[in-house]
Amino acid sequence: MTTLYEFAGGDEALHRLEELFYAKALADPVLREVFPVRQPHHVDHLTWFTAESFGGPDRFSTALGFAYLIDVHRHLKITDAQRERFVAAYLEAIDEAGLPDDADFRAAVREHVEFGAHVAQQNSLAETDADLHPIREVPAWTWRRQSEG
Ligand code: HEM
Repeated sequence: MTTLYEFAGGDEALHRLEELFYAKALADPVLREVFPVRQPHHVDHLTWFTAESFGGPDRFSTALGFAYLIDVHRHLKITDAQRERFVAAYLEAIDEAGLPDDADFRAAVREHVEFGAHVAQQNSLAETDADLHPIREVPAWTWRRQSEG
């Protein structure tokens, strides 16, 4: 059973991906509205989150916890244009980071970021706790090859 984490190339590859993505977000005219300045821990925390979701170490949950992720997006009021640009920049970064060019892998990563961006947007717009997306833990993302064993 190969996890998405292993197939991607582990921490080193995911860190490269998140750094490339974050550099794009900081330079992007649409995303700059929400990412005006570089936050020193953003790349590491994104790497931890992605690694855990893809079947790697559970550092995000043990060091930060899912409630942290809800808090950082709360009240950002993410627009559809920002969410779409976030996903597009992430997909570009996957190419630039040289992650495996495998159709099943790419589909799983795309679904992961589309889902995450949807959750982040919903939580960013929530007026009350009842408006938050119901997810309360890092999603364990799997892919076809993993289910097939
Ligand atoms: C797969 C989707 C997403 C994931 C996994 C994710 C993950 C994270 C994480 C881990 C942090 C904390 C960073 C830190 O501790 O410094 C964070 C912060 C933040 N996220 Fe997201 N996020 C997602 C989607 C989005 C979207 C769609 C937007 C807006 C377009 C957004 C905007 C922000 C902002 C503004 C912050 C706080 C300020 C900053 O660190 O620059 N996020 N996100």
